[in-house]
Amino acid sequence: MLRSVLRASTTRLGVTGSRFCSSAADKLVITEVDDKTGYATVTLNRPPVNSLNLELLTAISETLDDLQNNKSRGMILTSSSKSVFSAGLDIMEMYKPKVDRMKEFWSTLQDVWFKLYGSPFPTVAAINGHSPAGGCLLSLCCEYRVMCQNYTIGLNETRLGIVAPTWFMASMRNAMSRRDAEMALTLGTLFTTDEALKVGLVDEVATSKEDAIAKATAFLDKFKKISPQARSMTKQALRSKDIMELEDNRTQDIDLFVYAVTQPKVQKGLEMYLEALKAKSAK
Ligand SMILES: CCCCCCCCCC/C=C\CC(=O)SCCNC(=O)CCNC(=O)[C@H](O)C(C)(C)COP(=O)(O)OP(=O)(O)OC[C@H]1O[C@@H](n2cnc3c(N)ncnc32)[C@H](O)[C@@H]1OP(=O)(O)O
Repeated sequence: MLRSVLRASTTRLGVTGSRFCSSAADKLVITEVDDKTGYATVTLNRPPVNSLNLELLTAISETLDDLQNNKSRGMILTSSSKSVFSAGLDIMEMYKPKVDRMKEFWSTLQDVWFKLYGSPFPTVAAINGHSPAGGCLLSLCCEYRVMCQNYTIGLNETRLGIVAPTWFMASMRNAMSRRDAEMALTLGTLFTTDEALKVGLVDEVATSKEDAIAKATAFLDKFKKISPQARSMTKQALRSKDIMELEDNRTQDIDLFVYAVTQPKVQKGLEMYLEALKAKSAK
């Protein structure tokens, strides 16, 4: 039985919420812990498409701190939307940006990556909707991915005329073969659920969100008889090279992001992409 909100982090207004105080619907991230299993279901809740702006990333980062501090037994990451897991980075954070906010935005994305990719507790993404770019990255940080049918997933940055940072690439390479990752990254492929299963980008297909959560839970259950410490040390050792590479280059990575995104050509590309998205949603 799900116990209600353990901690619902930053509200949509960017104010830190407190335990059990306001309704879950107001929260950017909703965390529910199952009394019996101890697993936390973390639900992204920024309608309409869970695009990752600074406030949502901050809420995710705080949630991951809470789970770690509470010695979580496992986390299932999902979305409150009926058709989108996450639309990736909020393009408004990159279009005509203020440099200080942009630096904080990128640094918070790095924090989320460190905390999720390197988390001591086991993590599963229950991908109940489309998951392009940054949405795909969040799921790739998890150890296991269960995806509902008839959606798309991938790191499509090259299709936007931008280059995915090396730590995005490393996360993809960790999940599928180097060859398939190279093809997917250079082409900016958005895979259907079935295609993603074939290349190993997702591990299982689900028929509904409930089925995805059940399959995610079954994955977490596999670790019941494994020492949590041995498990987490093994995971972190396997991922440490990628983590150290970004740790050693955090500032340069932020500077490169700011430089790349503020290029007039990239700004023009983002403008056209935003216009196309708006025109599509107006139809
Ligand atoms: C060597 C190192 C160099 C370093 C350089 C660094 C460069 C940066 C690297 C990282 C960059 C990018 C990573 C990203 O994540 S960029 C974002 C990519 N995301 C996408 O391409 C997805 C775009 N969205 C969609 O395809 C669709 O919205 C959807 C997710 C399939 C859902 O479709 P839908 O029909 O359900 O919803 P839709 O009507 O399209 O959208 C509803 C409203 O939401 C707005 N919106 C959608 N996506 C975003 C977004 N990512 N950011 C901001 N806003 C978004 C959309 O415009 C609609 O708005 P409105 O209702 O018209 O106002």
